[in-house]
Amino acid sequence: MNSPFQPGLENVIASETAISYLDVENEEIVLRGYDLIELANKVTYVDIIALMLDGSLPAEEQRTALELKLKSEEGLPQRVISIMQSLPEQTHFMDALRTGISSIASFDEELEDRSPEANYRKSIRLLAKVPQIVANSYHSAMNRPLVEPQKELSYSANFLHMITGKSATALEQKAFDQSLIVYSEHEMPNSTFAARVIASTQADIYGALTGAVASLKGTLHGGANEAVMKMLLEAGTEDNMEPLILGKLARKERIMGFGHRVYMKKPDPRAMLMKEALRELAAAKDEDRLYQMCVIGEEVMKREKGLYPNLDYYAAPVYYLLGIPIDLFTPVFLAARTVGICAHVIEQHQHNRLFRPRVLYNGPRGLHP
Ligand SMILES: CC(=O)SCCNC(=O)CCNC(=O)[C@H](O)C(C)(C)COP(=O)(O)OP(=O)(O)OC[C@H]1O[C@@H](n2cnc3c(N)ncnc32)[C@H](O)[C@@H]1OP(=O)(O)O
Ligand SMILES: O=C([O-])CC(=O)C(=O)O
Repeated sequence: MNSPFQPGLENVIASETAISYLDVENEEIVLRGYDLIELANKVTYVDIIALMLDGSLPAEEQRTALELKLKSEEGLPQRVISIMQSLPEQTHFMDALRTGISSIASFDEELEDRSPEANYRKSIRLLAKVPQIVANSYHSAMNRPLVEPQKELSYSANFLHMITGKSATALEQKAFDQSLIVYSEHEMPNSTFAARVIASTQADIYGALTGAVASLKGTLHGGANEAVMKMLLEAGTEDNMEPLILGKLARKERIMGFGHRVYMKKPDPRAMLMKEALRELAAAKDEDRLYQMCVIGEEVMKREKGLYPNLDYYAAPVYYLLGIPIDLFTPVFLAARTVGICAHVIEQHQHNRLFRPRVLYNGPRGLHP
């Protein structure tokens, strides 16, 4: 017992993985050997599903086969829909998603099979169903009719359509698909670690993903994207952005969407990609004000704290301009991350050793009842 205690496990290597790596020095997010930003500029989210789960980018035929496989697994059991509809009105949409994912587990006949092949099939099922849970948890809460997937649309276009009910422009589709790609996988964030810890007991993939949803809800992690949008709406104008942030900093509040355990004082490459998507969308929608507000916030935080925006800072206004309800920003993040988490669970089950760390005990000793 002589390894040093690192609060928050900062810089501790917790796993060996062939899935992804944050090369902070070279400002590269490596996904199975590729640069995530280059992937986001050149391929689609379905290609990322293949890369994550099959290990390589698909050829045309493989992509078509994967798209068909995903479509064939769409649809939610009626009893899962009933469970979701019976949740109280005030249910947080991440809690609804957690419940939805947890409840579909019981309908999967392969639940207890942890082989890579069965885990792959379950991952495809999850990827087909999670967007439907996300969209329909919202429609159900709004007392609107539930939506069915549109078979003729691509994976991401269908997901966006199920949420907004509108046909997206090519620019909107590109921005959404790119957002799913940059959210798809990010090495060992808290949610992925949670999933791997759960999977390391030989628990099933649904349980591991359910735990990851609970983790991602927190505002220090995925929940930040919703908090960012609320801050931008609170500011409302370019002129209010600086005083709002300065006021929060003076009160020692954290500014959502800034800072990162691994990047900390370096830019998050994904945020810069989403910044460009926001600039394009804002220009097309005559919403330059929103883009300028974000730029001002970025400049103030750099000047005041030396902190850079993380992905959530620029993904939030992109989702807002795409017409996604703020309450669904974090569930959409989870839907995009499902593929990364599934890849990690599959890898954990293949090369497993139970996670069981130790503590630095600082409580009393020698007491007697
Ligand atoms: C996609 C994602 O999940 S990305 C993360 C999304 N989360 C957020 O955007 C929430 C806001 N950010 C934060 O709270 C943090 O930067 C985290 C949680 C992401 C990383 O936290 P940690 O690595 O534990 O850093 P820690 O909390 O120790 O902060 C280090 C210092 O930077 C400051 N700091 C870090 N982030 C922020 C922030 N967003 N606003 C103000 N100050 C900040 C801390 O106050 C602390 O200052 P101090 O040393 O003077 O006390
Ligand atoms: O890596 C992290 O700790 C958080 C993050 O940016 C992500 O999960 O995308």
